[in-house]
Amino acid sequence: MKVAVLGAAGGIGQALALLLKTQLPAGSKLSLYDIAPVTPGVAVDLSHIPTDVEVKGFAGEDPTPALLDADVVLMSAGIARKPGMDRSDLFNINAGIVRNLMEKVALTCPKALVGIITNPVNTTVAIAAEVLKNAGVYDKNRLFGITTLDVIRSETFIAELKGLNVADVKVNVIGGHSGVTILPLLSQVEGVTFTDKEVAAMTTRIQNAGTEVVEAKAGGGSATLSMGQAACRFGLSLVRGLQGEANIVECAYIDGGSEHATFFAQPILLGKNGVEKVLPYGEISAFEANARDAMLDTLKGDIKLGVEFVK
Ligand SMILES: NC(=O)c1ccc[n+]([C@@H]2O[C@H](COP(=O)([O-])OP(=O)(O)OC[C@H]3O[C@@H](n4cnc5c(N)ncnc54)[C@H](O)[C@@H]3O)[C@@H](O)[C@H]2O)c1
Ligand SMILES: O=C(O)C[C@H](O)C(=O)O
Repeated sequence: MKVAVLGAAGGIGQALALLLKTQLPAGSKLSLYDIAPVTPGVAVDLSHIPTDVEVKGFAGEDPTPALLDADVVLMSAGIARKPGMDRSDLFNINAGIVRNLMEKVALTCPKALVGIITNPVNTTVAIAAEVLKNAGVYDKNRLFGITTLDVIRSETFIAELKGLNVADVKVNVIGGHSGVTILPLLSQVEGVTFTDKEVAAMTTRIQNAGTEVVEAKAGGGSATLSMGQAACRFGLSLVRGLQGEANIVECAYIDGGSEHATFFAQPILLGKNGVEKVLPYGEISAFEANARDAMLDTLKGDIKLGVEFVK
């Protein structure tokens, strides 16, 4: 199994690479690419950790050598937010980065499962899909916007509020990955009840959690360590699915035939070809149904921006 990380010298990329080096199955290959010249050094550094995962690092303008024979590509290349910015403010720079990298993915490893971390995810995933379509290699079951950070934040915050063991808390988060498009389904969390006030406050906290980190880092970037963990969890789930393990379920932002929008985050069953099955997100409360319906114009606008960028 070969996993390529694009943007591997960055805050997320380095944390993710470290976690993958220590957690990928024995015999895996980890391929690190970034435009930053330090990247081969990051790989040398990681290669001194005694696990059976071979690491190679590539820098420069061309990601092709890193992508050869990749089974999974995780992309965090691009710029991050500073205080006062919205994720959509990253579009001008990150849209082109994602488009250019996806053109190389389409040429070099068109069958790879691709997880997009680069923001604005609601739009960059649509860009990635259009690039793959233009190259004639689009398979909607192999492209994912990684929304796992919203899931792990929800698990953490709910466990804290309700005094639960966080390992027992499972939450579906649907929609997209920015502001009101992030919708945790609190009504489905087993073994807890929330007052209306708690639902409103918890939903807002989860939706604003990225901004909470951006403000706390005071100009030094956005979430990197928690995102490294989230991307590692999702990446390992992709690998487990590819290896034929059963019952691997994650939420992700996918082109899954949703009645709500072309791309929509919801639970999926992973398998040897990526998305094995799109799972229903189940019964939701009136509050959640209102929030879902209210997000759709924003989400569809974000997707349209990505489609039009490539056209
Ligand atoms: N999906 C999510 O939940 C989530 C969470 C956190 C951050 N993000 C996003 O992830 C992205 C990266 O965040 P970060 O904190 O790691 O930023 P960072 O600035 O620390 O790292 C980004 C890396 O990308 C590299 N890069 C830039 N252009 C490149 C290119 N063309 N090819 C290869 N590498 C390139 C840079 O050299 C840098 O090393 C941002 O867009 C951020 O908003 C997404
Ligand atoms: O908020 C950001 O800009 C980064 C990321 O999308 C997050 O949710 O932490």
